Amino acid sequence: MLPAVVVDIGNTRVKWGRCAADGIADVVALPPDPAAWAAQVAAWGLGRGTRWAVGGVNPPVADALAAWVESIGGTCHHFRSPTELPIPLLVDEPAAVGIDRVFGALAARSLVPPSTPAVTVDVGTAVTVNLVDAAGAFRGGAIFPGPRLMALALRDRTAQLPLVELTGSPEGLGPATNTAAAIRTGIESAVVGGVHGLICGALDAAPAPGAWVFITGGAATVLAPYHLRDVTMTREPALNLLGIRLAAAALG
Ligand SMILES: Nc1ncnc2c1ncn2[C@@H]1O[C@H](COP(=O)(O)OP(=O)(O)OP(=O)(O)O)[C@@H](O)[C@H]1O
Ligand SMILES: CC(C)(CO)[C@@H](O)C(=O)NCCC(=O)O
Ligand SMILES: [K+]
Repeated sequence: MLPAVVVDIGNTRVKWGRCAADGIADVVALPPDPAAWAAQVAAWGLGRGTRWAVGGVNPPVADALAAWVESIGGTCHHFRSPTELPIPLLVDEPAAVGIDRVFGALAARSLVPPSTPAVTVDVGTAVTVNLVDAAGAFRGGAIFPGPRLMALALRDRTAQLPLVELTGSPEGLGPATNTAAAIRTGIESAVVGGVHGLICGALDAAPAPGAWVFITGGAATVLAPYHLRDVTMTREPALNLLGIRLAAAALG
C-alpha cells in the first residue's frame, strides 16, 4: 500500500509527510487539533479517497486522527504496535518499544550501505538514541527527557527557578551570567553531552565499524553546532515519516 500522506503522532506534535515517488516531499508539524488538520488538508488539496498511514506513541491522538481521516473520506492504515513492522526487535519486550523509535530504525537501515550499522537520535519531547545493527535489527537504546521537559521539571520542582523558553539559537556551553541563560546552557549541554555519550556507547556496541548517525526531531537544531570526530552525522527531519512510508509499502 503506497500512502499519499504519512503521519507520526508524537507526544507534543503531529507530523505529517506528503509522499513523493522517491520519499517524503513535504513535512509539517501540527498540534493535536482537528481544526489544524482540516486547514492542512485544504493547504495540500487532499481529496476524498486519499490513502493515509498513521502511527505514533500517543495512542489517544493516533486513534482520534485515524477516525478523523475516515470521517473526511480517507482510507487509513493505523500501525498500532512496533511488532507489526518489518524489522527484528532484539529487546526484552518488543511490543513495549516506542513505535517512533522503530520507524526511525526502519528508515535508517534503508539509507545506509549494505551491512552498515546505524544510530538514530530523535530530539523531541523525549530524546532517544537507538542502535540498528549491521544485520538491520533494532537493538534498543536510551531515553531521556527532551529540552522542554527539563525546563518544566526545573520550574515545577524548585522554589526559585522560572520556566525558561528555549530559543532556536544556541546558548553555547561556557559559563552563563544570569539564571535563564544558565538554565538554557545547562539544558543544551545535557542534550549535547547526553547524545554524544550515547552515540559513543552505541558505536562501541555496534558489531561492525563505520556506523552512520541520523539526527531527527523538532529540537534537532540544538545539536547543529556540534561535531563528533570520525562520525558521519546526517540530519534527516523526515526520518520517522520515511519509516512509516516504508512500513506501509511493505504491506504490499
Ligand atoms: N530550536 C530549539 N532549541 C531548543 N529547544 C527546542 C527547539 N525546538 C524545539 N525545542 C524544544 O524541544 C522539544 C521537542 O520539540 P518538538 O515538540 O518540536 O519535537 P517533536 O519531535 O515534535 O516531539 P514529539 O515527537 O514528541 O511530539 C520541545 O519541548 C521544544 O520546546
Ligand atoms: C520515548 C518516547 C516517548 C519517545 O517519543 C516513545 O518512544 C515512547 O513512548 N516509548 C515507549 C517506551 C520504549 O520505547 O521503550
Ligand atoms: K519524538
